[in-house]
Amino acid sequence: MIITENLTKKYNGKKAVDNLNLEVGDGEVFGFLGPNGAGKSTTILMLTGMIEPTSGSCTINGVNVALNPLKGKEILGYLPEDVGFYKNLTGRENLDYLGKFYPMSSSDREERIETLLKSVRLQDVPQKVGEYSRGMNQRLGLALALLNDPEVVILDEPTANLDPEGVLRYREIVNQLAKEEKTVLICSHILSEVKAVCTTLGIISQGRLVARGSVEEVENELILQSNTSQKIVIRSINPDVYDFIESISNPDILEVNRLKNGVEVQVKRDIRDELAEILKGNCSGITEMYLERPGLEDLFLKVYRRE
Ligand SMILES: Nc1ncnc2c1ncn2[C@@H]1O[C@H](COP(=O)(O)OP(=O)(O)OP(=O)(O)O)[C@@H](O)[C@H]1O
Repeated sequence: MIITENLTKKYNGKKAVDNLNLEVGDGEVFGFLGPNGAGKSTTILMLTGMIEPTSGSCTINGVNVALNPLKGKEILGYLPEDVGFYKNLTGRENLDYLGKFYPMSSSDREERIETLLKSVRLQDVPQKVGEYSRGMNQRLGLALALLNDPEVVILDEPTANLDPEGVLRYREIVNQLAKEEKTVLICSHILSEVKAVCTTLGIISQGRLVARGSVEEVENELILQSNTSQKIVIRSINPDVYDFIESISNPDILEVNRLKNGVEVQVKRDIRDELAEILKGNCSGITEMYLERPGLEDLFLKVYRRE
């Protein structure tokens, strides 16, 4: 579990991370999002014990990483955006060498390395890492991050260089980590990818956490912040549906437009349940009702384009 309490980092007196209170639980796959310069990398550097907070704290499974960075490293797996390896060694040799820093018997290490190389599709690659493509390097980085079977895993832009097959493998690995009740924090700008694997999302902006929750909850928050309207489309074989919806007095309804076979209702929030309840006893012939609203990417752009 990751907990940050009033976590703050100042660079030259300017706050890069500002009183961040975050909790990511066991089995949670948390997508950490934010525009450029929002404070994601600074937060990750503090979580991984690489820089010290100016004030506040962060604990990984109860370990204060600033006070005990070595213990933190034992329970944490970290894939940085640019992972560096020994270029004149093969992937297997790199993992074997770096794995010696973990408390693991050599036979356990060997077994773990083979399992991980297989899951990132590098088990039959004889080349030295200096001859790897960027995607291969990133896949090896994922294997390294998981080498010590960590309880908490932090992945920074894990899919940036992966091909579609690599992305599928990566998703399987993340899903498996969640099944094992590990805590996973993923930092990425590829929002569709974040949506595909994350159970919860958090958005940081100007060093502060401005939204947190399920994908739907975060989308709702962004809809509010961007003042975006959404629409409920009601398909009906009964032409009276337009007059009926027009007659409803509800402050969340902004506009009602007639469609060929139904109506389109501009709303401030999703009021489908309320509409269904009212329509049930009063208007027959409804065949379909659905919500149309911008996706996470569009909403994100709307809110953060100006930053
Ligand atoms: N070493 C540093 N010295 C001074 N300022 C820094 C340093 N590192 C980051 N900053 C500043 O702190 C703020 C947060 O930067 P950070 O790199 O954490 O953002 P980010 O969310 O990771 O951005 P990106 O998406 O571009 O990677 C920015 O204003 C940045 O200019």
